[in-house]
Amino acid sequence: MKRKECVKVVVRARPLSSKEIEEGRKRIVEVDTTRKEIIIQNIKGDGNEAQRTFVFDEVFDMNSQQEQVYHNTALPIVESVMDGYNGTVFAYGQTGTGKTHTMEGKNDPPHERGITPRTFDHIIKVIEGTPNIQFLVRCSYLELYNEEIRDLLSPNHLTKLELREKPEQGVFVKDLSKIVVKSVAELNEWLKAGRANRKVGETKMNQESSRSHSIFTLTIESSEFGADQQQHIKSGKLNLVDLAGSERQSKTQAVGVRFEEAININLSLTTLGNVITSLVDGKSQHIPYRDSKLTRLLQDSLGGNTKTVMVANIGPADYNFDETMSTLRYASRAKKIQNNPKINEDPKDAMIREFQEQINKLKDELARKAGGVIGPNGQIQKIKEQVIEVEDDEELTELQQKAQKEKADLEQQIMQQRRQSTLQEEEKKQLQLKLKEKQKLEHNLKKEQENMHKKLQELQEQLLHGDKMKEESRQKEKELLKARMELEERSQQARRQAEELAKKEAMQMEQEQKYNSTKEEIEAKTQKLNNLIQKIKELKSQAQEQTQFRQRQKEELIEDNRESLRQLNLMNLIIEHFIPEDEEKRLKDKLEFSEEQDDWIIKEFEANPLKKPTSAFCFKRPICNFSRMAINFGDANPRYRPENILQTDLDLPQRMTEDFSLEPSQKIQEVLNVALNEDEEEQQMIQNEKQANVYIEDPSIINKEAILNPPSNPNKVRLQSAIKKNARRPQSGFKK
Ligand SMILES: Nc1ncnc2c1ncn2[C@@H]1O[C@H](COP(=O)(O)OP(=O)(O)OP(=O)(O)O)[C@@H](O)[C@H]1O
Repeated sequence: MKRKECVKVVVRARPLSSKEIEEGRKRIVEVDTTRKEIIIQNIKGDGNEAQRTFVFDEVFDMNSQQEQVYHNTALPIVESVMDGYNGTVFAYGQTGTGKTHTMEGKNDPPHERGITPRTFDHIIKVIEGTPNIQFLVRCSYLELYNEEIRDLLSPNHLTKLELREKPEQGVFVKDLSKIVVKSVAELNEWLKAGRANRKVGETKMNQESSRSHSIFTLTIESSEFGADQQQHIKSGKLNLVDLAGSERQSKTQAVGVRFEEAININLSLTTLGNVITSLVDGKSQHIPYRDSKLTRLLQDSLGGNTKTVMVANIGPADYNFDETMSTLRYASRAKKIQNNPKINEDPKDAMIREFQEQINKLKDELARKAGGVIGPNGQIQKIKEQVIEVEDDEELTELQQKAQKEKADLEQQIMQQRRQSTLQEEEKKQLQLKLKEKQKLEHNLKKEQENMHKKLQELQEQLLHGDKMKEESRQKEKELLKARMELEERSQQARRQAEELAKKEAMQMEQEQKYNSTKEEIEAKTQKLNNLIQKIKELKSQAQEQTQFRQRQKEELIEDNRESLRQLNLMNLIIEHFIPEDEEKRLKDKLEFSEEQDDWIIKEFEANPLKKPTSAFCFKRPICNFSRMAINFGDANPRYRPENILQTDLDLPQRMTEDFSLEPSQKIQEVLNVALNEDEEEQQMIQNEKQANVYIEDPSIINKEAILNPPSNPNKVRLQSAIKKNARRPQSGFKK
């Protein structure tokens, strides 16, 4: 039978940070852990209502330990996931209030580890304590940044992924990596690797602020042989969600990229708020899940078939009053969301079934090769005179022994034949060949079996099961947990009953009140009236607060809208002035609006850019601009080239010079010689002059070398060699 249950909401208040203490901020939040209440001083009220009180399923004060938070929030959900339910734990709150601290915490010291790493320990511990059930654990990790989904465990973690929906599967992310994991260490490694890919940045409110929403998902499939001798598969999915912080631009002073991030964060959180409101007011026909990717991803967790716990994180300082109130209201509303959790039994897409089928196939193959059959329990059985169960390794040895015996027999035969010397050479050769073939076959068989064993072992290793020793302690732990949860449930019930009793007593007292005199009656009634007036004032102030909050939200949205409009105008201006009209049209034709993604996308490029476009019957094949240009340049047969700038050769400017290819005439040669001689004489004169100056300055230096070997004229040498070579300039122009 389906049982409805409400989203569990817990609130955690962090301590004042050292910065807040330095700045002399006042603490305005009180946490009453026995009554499970958060009391916040109304520093903005009109004085009628000094404080506001909110009651939740669980509250944690600034001294709360990570272990305590895990035990009272995530642990019951993790237990349910192991039983085949879907579960979600998500942290919500203003930026810098401790969402990441609650979900992930720190690895060092170990007691600072948050919900996610503690969940890993717990899951593997449960598996180890359940020997009769096979488990398959897979993990995935995604982030939602600026309304784009990215796979944090993929080497291409910047690639955008798409959201898809199928009736039997619900909403899912296409191509998201799902990694099979076998140990706590592996899970921690993947968490670390994914975290390194996550978008974080510094804001005024938090040095290491998560700028994206992140979801770490664990899928746990289990397979068990029931009393009916049938295999039963269950599959539970656990989402561990760390939302980006809700924030006000004015406070975070976000600009540029941070501003755009903030707009997207706020937009998705506003949609989340709208979804929560629509779910709890009961009147809405339409729940706006499709308004943001975040709400689509959390669709099953809010009003779906999932067990959900929301951890609302708040700051205790006075300057965060508005945000803390907003978080508390949000959380209060979320308490009323009802879900319909159910066990996922025998899911069609269970991976564990595929694994088991592969394992059985391999075992079957191995058994066949060894001349046996596969038993009903999946073990290889070998048939001799009677059915004997044989271990895989034993079979291998037996096979090897058999092969060896055959080899020895053959060798003996050869020896015998040699001894007798009656066999002809040909037969001998044939026997040797046969032996070689047999050896080869043997070797291949051995190799094949080794490979199959390896594969079998690999597959079996992926499936996890526990050992008997740990089962007992696990059972005890489970009982303890059950008792603790029952106790918790009872104490909550007692608290609710006490509250109701107190209310009833107050009403009874009012009714039973007898008045001794008119004066007394007037006094009592005046008191009652005053109480009622006080209550009205309280309600009015609450309504006023709500209106103010809505007004603020509206103003922020208008401001966001204005900024987006500014950006849009800028883009339009750029398009209008810098992009030609036909180009704009061409680009627009390449885009289309995807209803599924609720965004513009580039149409899939169907044509093969390297294939010639086909011509219509009786028409000429279309010619691209490039070919047209080539024809203008005199190319009679221009090849087709795609309109891809990367594959197009550059157009070089038209050549204005000619190659000098003739030998100079006799006359020119003479003129050149005269010119060069004159030049040489001039050079010689300059040289002599320089030399004379050197002697005048220092007559002791006489460079005999210089006088004996005057330097040759470099210009002459260069020109002559140029003429001799009749050098050609490199060709330039249109390249075919
Ligand atoms: N309960 C707590 N006890 C001690 N320190 C805490 C607690 N909660 C948060 N902090 C500290 O406050 C700082 C901000 O916390 P954290 O980064 O977890 O906030 P956040 O809500 O995830 O912020 P954002 O939304 O910007 O990512 C961190 O230095 C963290 O260690």
